[in-house]
Amino acid sequence: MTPRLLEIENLDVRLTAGRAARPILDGVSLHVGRGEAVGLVGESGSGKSVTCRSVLRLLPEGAEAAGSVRVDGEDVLTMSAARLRDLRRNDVSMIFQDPRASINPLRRIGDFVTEGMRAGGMSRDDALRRAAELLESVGIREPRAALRRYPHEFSGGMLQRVMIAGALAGEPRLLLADEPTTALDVTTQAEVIAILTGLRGERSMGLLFVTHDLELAAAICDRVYVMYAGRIVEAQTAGGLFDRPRHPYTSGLLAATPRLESDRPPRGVPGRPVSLAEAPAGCAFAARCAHARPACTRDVPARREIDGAHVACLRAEELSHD
Ligand SMILES: Nc1ncnc2c1ncn2[C@@H]1O[C@H](COP(=O)(O)OP(=O)(O)OP(=O)(O)O)[C@@H](O)[C@H]1O
Repeated sequence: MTPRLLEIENLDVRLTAGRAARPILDGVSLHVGRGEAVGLVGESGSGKSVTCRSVLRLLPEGAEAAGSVRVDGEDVLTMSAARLRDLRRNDVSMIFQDPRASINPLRRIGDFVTEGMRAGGMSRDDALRRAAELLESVGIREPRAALRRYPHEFSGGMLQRVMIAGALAGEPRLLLADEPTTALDVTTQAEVIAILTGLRGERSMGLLFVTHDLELAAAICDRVYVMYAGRIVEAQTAGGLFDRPRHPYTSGLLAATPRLESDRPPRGVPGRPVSLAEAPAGCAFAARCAHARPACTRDVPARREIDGAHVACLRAEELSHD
């Protein structure tokens, strides 16, 4: 059987250093197929970024990981440093929330976009030609002139397009996007999303899209994973999530999203999210859950399949969240 493009299995991440020692992720499993768009959704601190960054072995300082993170069958957590460099350059790319924080303001756009290609041995002229094509493919007009400009000459939205062009330079099979539109205004957000979904289709590139916005994830992804306190609590097709969310947390997130056609205020998920380190015994969501029973605070519910959905809630079979 051909291995999946991305397969994370039972990933535990914990900080080990002294007083800061604490768990961050507990048994995270997810996969992304070739050309598939997959969302990873949850409130702040749930562990989305740590999960996403683990695919490039970018773990927090002093963190230890157990489990496996395989890209096309190769375990990223145990591969050699040389292979990891190669993987980051050619196979998996990442874009971040704030493009300004991840680009050197003193270097021209052209240097940024051509960096990986030059390091891979491409001539300067070829790399610049290719960089201009890439900028054009993300909707930057006069790409040759843009290559000579500096980051401060671009708006946030334009700079995120440049980041996407840079991420595509190695022709990755998988693109990791960590809240790529959160820092942008709504119109620009929509444009960047359109570029990402267009590129995914054209290049049949896998996409792992990290966001706190469940509705956005469901709109652009084939499948969505919902995270709470360092664990995956639900995984479903995007359509399935809308039609029939199975975990009370997922239902809460859907209800929390303000809808244009409704003038009712969003209900939201009551209470405050917890991190895995703060999570009490049993289901970490129990304290905020209207459906919790004493049994919910005993054991962490196992993730199981119900009609194609994967859900970690003790009461999933009996509850209907319509
Ligand atoms: N570099 C780090 N050093 C120490 N702890 C970290 C580091 N990065 C993340 N953590 C901890 O890991 C947990 C998960 O963080 P993570 O950034 O993955 O959450 P998130 O769901 O992406 O949230 P956000 O939407 O706020 O980015 C948090 O409790 C956070 O404090």
